[in-house]
Amino acid sequence: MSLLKLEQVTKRFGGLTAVSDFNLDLQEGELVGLIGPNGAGKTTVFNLITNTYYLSEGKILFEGKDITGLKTDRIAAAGIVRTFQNIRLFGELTVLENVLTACHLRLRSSVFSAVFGFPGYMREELAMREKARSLLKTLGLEKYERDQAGSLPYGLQRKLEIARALATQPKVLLLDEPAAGMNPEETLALGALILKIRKEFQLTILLIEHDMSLVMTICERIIVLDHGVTIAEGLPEEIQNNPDVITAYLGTGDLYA
Ligand SMILES: Nc1ncnc2c1ncn2[C@@H]1O[C@H](COP(=O)(O)OP(=O)(O)OP(=O)(O)O)[C@@H](O)[C@H]1O
Repeated sequence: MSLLKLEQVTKRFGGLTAVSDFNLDLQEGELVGLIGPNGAGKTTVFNLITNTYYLSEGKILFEGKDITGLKTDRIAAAGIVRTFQNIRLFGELTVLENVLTACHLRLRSSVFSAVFGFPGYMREELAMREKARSLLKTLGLEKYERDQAGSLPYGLQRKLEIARALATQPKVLLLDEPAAGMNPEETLALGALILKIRKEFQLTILLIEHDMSLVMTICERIIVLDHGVTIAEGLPEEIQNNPDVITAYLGTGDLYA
């Protein structure tokens, strides 16, 4: 089933066309890679899906419904959640508190019940703590629960970002360079983790990543952008040998740089 569909999406910033006539049909359960040299338009695609940027042209459908122009928080509540290239955690809060703040997006009880400590709210709070702890465990972060998020090494902060995204119970997870700053060993482990969470949480994933070994290993399908234009789309082995892709990357370095 088609879960997320982008139809002829274009984004212009003044005279610059950052994304041009972009199409995507993300099937339920897929893990698709979005790659391309620096400035190709990858993050802009995420910003368009989440309506951080409004579209210049085109249409976005989620579960068959037109979500073009829907407010960012409503898109998240509908089930499309992202992580950021530049980590966005509450550095002063603990690891557990960071996940709890994300869980609140799903909390049903009202502010009124929260203030007066009604039983329904207390129950939800307790269940939420349990859920947050279980998420930390899934991501191997349970022993850092009380640590300040900002004090964690970079690789663990990236995992915490993923935990926060999962806390909102997404259907589609948009991962923006989750391996940035990780060493090869951590990147390998991250690949296994992405596959594990996809299965466990029945996710559909769109992955922006510069680490080609990670992309080629875990993605079923890859889309390549260059200067905002889709220059190739296909299986990892097709992309690896595609002359247009190799040329696009040659301008900025080797595909596996
Ligand atoms: N808010 C903005 N205002 C003006 N130009 C922008 C804005 N956001 C992005 N751009 C431009 O759009 C183009 C695509 O940027 P984008 O960040 O989407 O690329 P990217 O493929 O994610 O690059 P990278 O791999 O370096 O993160 C770039 O030329 C960038 O400078």
